[in-house]
Amino acid sequence: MNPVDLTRIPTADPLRAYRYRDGLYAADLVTAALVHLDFFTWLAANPSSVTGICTHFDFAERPVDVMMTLFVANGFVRRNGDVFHIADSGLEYLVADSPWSLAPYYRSLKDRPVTMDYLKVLKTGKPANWGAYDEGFDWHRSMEDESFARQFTAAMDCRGVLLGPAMAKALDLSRFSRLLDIGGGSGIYACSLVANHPGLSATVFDQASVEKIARTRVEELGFPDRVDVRAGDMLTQPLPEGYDLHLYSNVLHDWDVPEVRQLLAASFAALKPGGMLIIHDAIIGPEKDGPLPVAEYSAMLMHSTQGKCYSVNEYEALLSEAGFRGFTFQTTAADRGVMTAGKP
Ligand SMILES: C[S@@+](CC[C@H](N)C(=O)[O-])C[C@H]1O[C@@H](n2cnc3c(N)ncnc32)[C@H](O)[C@@H]1O
Repeated sequence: MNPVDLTRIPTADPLRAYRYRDGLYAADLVTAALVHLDFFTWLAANPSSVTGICTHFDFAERPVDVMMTLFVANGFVRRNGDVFHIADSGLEYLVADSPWSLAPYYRSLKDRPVTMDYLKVLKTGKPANWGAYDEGFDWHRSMEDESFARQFTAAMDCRGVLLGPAMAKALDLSRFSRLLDIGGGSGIYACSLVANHPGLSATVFDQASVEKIARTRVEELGFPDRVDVRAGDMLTQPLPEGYDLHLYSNVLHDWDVPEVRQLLAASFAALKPGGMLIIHDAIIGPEKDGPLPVAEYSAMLMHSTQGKCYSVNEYEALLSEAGFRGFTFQTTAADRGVMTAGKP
């Protein structure tokens, strides 16, 4: 990997390059709904809530929630309270009996593998490849394998070289001294934070398959004296104590609500009083109507993990429930943002 100065932000706009990658699966979700389900024709006649949609199609809640956020963000559908109604562009371009319907145009794409996956994910609520161990592992099982972990961690690391410093520069951490970076991957975010905040040292906490990869990368980045690496399982072991700062960067979005609840409760228990929790992620706005690039990325996470991009309000509710108080949110770079919450 390349040497890099984590106090520097590149000068060119990253959005086009990041958005192709993050939004890659969204068109497959639209195709699945439009061509395989004739969903928009049904919704035009049956304005419905997430629960109503799940009942009618026998779908699971998490993927339907992600799908509807994507359709609202695109302006195909509008949300009125809990109920979704077809909007003008949905009515004119996506409903079967409209003279401008594009369903036949999308039909030639209907057998794309990811389009077909979405039909399964909507039904089961499980990520694609869940349980299909003869064809390939789901993402969490795959991460236990060291060579997959190496490849995946390198992918997370390269986007973090921009996102980590952007997050670090957005935060005032002068009150804090010890950071636990939970599910910290290569350590790029822990290193970015210590590079920009001289009073901070950090521990990268991740599963055993990632430990060696993180140690090598932390050395390469030049922070072995201020960032150590510790292997452990955040879901089956208590989190290590003695830290006044916790970071979940792109971690909670991999999990469904019960695991997010569990992780936030574990953080609340382990953080020092007066400590702070940081969530760095792609975060949906409070009205769940965008930003569109985040709704598109959420479609990818819904396909491949047990999670999604949560909204600011969903995070605030979960953080409150765990005992956290005093929330902040700000955008950082490339459609990402950072939330903080205090432990009283
Ligand atoms: C999407 S990656 C994010 C990595 C890094 N924080 C980032 O922002 O790029 C999720 C990380 O969570 C780690 N992880 C998943 N399950 C875990 C567990 N049970 N205990 C500890 N780490 C876990 C993975 O190994 C992976 O490094």
